[in-house]
Amino acid sequence: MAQYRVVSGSVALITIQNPPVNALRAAVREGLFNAIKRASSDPQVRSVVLSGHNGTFCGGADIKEFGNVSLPGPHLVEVFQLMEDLVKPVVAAIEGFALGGGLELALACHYRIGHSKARVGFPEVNLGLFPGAGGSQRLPRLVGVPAALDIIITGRHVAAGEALKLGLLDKVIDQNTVDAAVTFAKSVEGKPLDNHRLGNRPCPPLENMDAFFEEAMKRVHSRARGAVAPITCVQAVRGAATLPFHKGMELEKMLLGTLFNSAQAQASQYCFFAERAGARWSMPSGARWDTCKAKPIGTAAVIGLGTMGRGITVALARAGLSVVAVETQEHQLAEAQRAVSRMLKGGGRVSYSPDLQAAAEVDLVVEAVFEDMAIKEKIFKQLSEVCKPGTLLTTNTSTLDIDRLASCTRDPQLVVGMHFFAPAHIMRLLEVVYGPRSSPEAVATAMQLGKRMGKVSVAVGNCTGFVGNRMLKPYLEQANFLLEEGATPELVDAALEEFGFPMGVFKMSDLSGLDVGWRVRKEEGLTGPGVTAGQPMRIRHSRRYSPLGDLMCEEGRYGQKTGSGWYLYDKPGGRVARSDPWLRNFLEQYRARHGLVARRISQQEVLERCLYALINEGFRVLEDGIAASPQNIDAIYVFGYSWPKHRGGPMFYASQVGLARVLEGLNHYHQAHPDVPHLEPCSLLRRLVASGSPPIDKWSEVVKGHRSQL
Ligand SMILES: CC/C=C/CC(=O)SCCNC(=O)CCNC(=O)[C@H](O)C(C)(C)COP(=O)(O)OP(=O)(O)OC[C@H]1O[C@@H](n2cnc3c(N)ncnc32)[C@H](O)[C@@H]1OP(=O)(O)O
Repeated sequence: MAQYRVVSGSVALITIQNPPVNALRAAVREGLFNAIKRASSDPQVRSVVLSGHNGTFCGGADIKEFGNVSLPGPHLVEVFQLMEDLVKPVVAAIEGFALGGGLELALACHYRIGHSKARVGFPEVNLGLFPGAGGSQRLPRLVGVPAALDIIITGRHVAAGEALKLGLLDKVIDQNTVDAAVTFAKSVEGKPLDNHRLGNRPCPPLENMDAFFEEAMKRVHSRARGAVAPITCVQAVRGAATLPFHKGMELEKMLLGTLFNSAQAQASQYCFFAERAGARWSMPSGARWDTCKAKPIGTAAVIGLGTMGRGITVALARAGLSVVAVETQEHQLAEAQRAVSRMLKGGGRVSYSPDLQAAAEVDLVVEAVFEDMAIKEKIFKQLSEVCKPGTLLTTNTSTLDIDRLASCTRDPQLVVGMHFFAPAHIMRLLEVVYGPRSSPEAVATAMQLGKRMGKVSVAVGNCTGFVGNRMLKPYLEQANFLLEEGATPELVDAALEEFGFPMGVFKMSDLSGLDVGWRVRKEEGLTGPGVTAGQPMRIRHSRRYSPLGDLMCEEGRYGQKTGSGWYLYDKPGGRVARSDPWLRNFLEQYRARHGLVARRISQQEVLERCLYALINEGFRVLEDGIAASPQNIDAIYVFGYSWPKHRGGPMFYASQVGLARVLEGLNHYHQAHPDVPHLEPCSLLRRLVASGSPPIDKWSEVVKGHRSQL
């Protein structure tokens, strides 16, 4: 786990060996502890170089160990202190990553040499933690309080060049890092080390310290959306700035104690693994990530250059593909060309054409025209004729039937959905949707392309709305029902924002455009002139229906783009939402017209109705085999719908709330609203509760048992 050998006559070279990222699990900590002791007592050794096996210094503590109540083996703090106290110089040779505990380890060394491609950082905040093994106390002493706080709070990876400028690295080199570190170690043998022990150093003084930390705390509170870890980062760094090292370490220990087993830390760490779980996809046919090979993709075409098409073009070009961007409307094409060039800052290989024929030779097509089945069908038919044999045909539809599009083509096995999220070049999520006839190779190719674009890709089955939008529907529906019953958009949004969403459901709808859902509802036959005539306004297919969104669109209120929606904006395209007296009036009249009496609605009811309805649909998605695991659903929600990471995604949140409580809540609301089927607890949830509410990683056993009975 920590290899020890003496090189160059006097240098103990200690190499951490724990692939793939040399995480500091118990055996590694033990190995390091023993190796340092050995170097200390080895009379031949006059200096030490610490490195990581296989080009990675160290990815930090082993996150898989965190569930254990008491971690086995020596504690990191103990190992690092032993290293810092060594009377022989210790040099960290940093290749690849030094993250979290890996950077704390490097900070306990007396010198740090990095490869020019190395990256260092403290990503703990993303795991609901902060650098709690001395990092919060040593880093400010090395690079000063402002730089340290920025690195700790953002969790960002710092490139070697910047780290050198900050003084975090002593030297950056392009050659073999270990060789350079050994040469350097020999050059400092016997030299005094006191100033290189960060625990001995005071923090560089900071003017207006109180004001600095007050401002930092204010900023963090406004951005953290209820997450505790960022606040703790500020408290710990303040400790470094104001306390002697040993007192700062005590504060750090106390703060870490409050976070380590917290619900937020567990949720954030669950998200770390859920993000990676999508890569191990499988299909109901048994096809899997490790048995299917992706086709090589070098060229792609994007059809339709609205907002989504432009973002997709940028994402593909940034992944190194040569892209043909096709848009039949000339003015839109010219505008898109300007926008894409701006986003790519002159880089990328993109050509533009008004003609579908330009897609003839590409390896893959992403269709991104607006949500109209008839238009999409026509395009798929044309593409099937125009493109060379073997071209993968994908669609960015957010709800429509992939299999229907596949049936318009010669090779339905080559058709899959690639559902991007706006803005497509920024949002991390990609839903890869397979239909009953999509080939495993097509799925493997889309998943591989997602990885190249840096996306969190999740393979899902074909149904209306797939996973994300299918679950969103009951959530939106509940929000509208709550307005009918007496809530305001402000009340509903405040509850959801307090929960941790960056914006509530009504602000989100205004941003994405109310007309998008209106078009989908027309397509589904829920609204439109031919549909509403002679039907009660608030019932569709014998279920409760809220026409509020349709009425808003009929008034021309599409959201931000028209300057008004659920809120008022200062101009079309304005961003700042203000309460709209018109809407209050409109809701009052609507309620009066339909004999609805407004009642007081609590934030708790808002949360339970909106979130439990969404979660309930998540269980149905699992039950139907549309998502392979709760982890996949949670990754979709965290990376595509801004579900707060510190709440772990909807399915993990349900497990934290308690499945029995979610079931009880749904039963309660369904009794009150029997005409809302989305509130009726689904059978998988009932079965899970009946099976004693197993932990989330055991749900699949109940799902399997459940499916075999269908
Ligand atoms: C006292 C408590 C103190 C805590 C301090 C800490 O150190 S907390 C941990 C801080 N470190 C991190 O947060 C780093 C997490 N890892 C990463 O960001 C990335 O893995 C990477 C190091 C940048 C490498 O990225 P890359 O894309 O190359 O690989 P993967 O992310 O796919 O990872 C490969 C597999 O390794 C697993 N893994 C990575 N880091 C850890 C870790 N610290 N502990 C345990 N396991 C880790 C990862 O899950 C992958 O395995 P899968 O089986 O595919 O999931």
